[in-house]
Amino acid sequence: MIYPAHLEAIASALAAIFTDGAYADREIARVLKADKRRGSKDRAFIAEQTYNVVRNYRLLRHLAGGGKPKKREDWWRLVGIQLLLEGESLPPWKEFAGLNEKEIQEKWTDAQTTRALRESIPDWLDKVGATQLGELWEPTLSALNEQAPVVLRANRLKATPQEVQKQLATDGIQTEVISDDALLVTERRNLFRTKAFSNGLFEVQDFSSQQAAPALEVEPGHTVIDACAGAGGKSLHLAALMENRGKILSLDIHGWKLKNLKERARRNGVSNLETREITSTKVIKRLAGRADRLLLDVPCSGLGVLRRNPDAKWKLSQDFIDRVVIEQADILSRYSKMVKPGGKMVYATCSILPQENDAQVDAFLASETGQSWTLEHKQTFLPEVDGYDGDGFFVSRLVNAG
Ligand SMILES: C[S@@+](CC[C@H](N)C(=O)[O-])C[C@H]1O[C@@H](n2cnc3c(N)ncnc32)[C@H](O)[C@@H]1O
Repeated sequence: MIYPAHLEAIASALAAIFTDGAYADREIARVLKADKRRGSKDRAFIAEQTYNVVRNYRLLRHLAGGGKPKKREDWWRLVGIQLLLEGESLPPWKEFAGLNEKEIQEKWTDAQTTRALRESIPDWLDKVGATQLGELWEPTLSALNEQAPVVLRANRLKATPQEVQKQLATDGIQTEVISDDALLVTERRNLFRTKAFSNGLFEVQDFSSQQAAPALEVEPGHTVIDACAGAGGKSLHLAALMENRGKILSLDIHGWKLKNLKERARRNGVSNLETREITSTKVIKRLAGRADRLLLDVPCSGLGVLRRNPDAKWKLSQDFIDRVVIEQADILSRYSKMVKPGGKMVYATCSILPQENDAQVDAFLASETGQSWTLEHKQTFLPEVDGYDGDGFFVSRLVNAG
């Protein structure tokens, strides 16, 4: 059942995302918070339909006649078209008057022959993907338009995946254990309100992202630096792999993210982790030769996680990609000096572009700083290629001969 209040909430979120540049996840959280009386089904409908319109924005605009949505009614129409494409019948509301289902279906059929329109992506980005990924671009792009699965990582400091599964089941949340650490949520509910979450038994982390920490081959007792730690998804995983022994130093240029990490570390029962904000280049220089292991989970285009952040399609620019590529090369060159002779580093991104991945590693190895380094392992994860259902991700491990 569709209610006008749902459409009002979705239209308000869409206007903020596209007109004011708000982040989709935060905006959806805001509109859901504004009316707490809604049940879980209504909340899910609002969140899903907002994401669907963000994902299909270009296609929906084309089907609506092409103009840039400005008024409340324009957003309502886009949602209406999205619902029609999903096979829903529309209520006879004035906002939907004039939406001709047959005409829309015909236009949709025509649009199927143009990839960038069908997959709803800017032309420039479609070109970048096709140039860099060749024939893998099309299936990847199509998979990036799907809804992302929710995957959890059991916090091994506190629980096995089977124990997490059992606890979540008491809250009516069904999961499937899909690896030694990971669980797939098969029925969506609010995970953050569960006892298992507040007790630090699990973190929400995609299966691909769960491959970064193990790739670093940490051991209990190591000194490990997570240099782009953010809110620390991977620092927490490293702590679990190190059984809370040795030392993890989590760095980032944003202190507020590290604050968040500290809170998560407490919840996770992590006791071997320290955070430090990178306030100048000296912070890195002073750590020269200190680390047994270094994780560089660098800033990137985020093209591998478009399923989770579909608004990035409309916010990314060629200029941003060019700048982030320069930043990645700079981070590799300066931060790698923190690794001891004989130590290892993992360079990882949530991008699928070779320019940010293999090419960065190759350029580093060919550089003067890279002369003492060799590549031990690398892997690109592409969603839906060979049936893989994780996010797009890249992991490489390099060793420093010293
Ligand atoms: C891909 S995110 C890291 C995500 C995090 N590792 C996790 O697992 O949750 C990249 C992080 O790099 C940080 N960053 C950007 N430029 C940086 C720099 N020059 N040095 C260190 N961190 C940087 C960003 O603030 C961001 O938190």
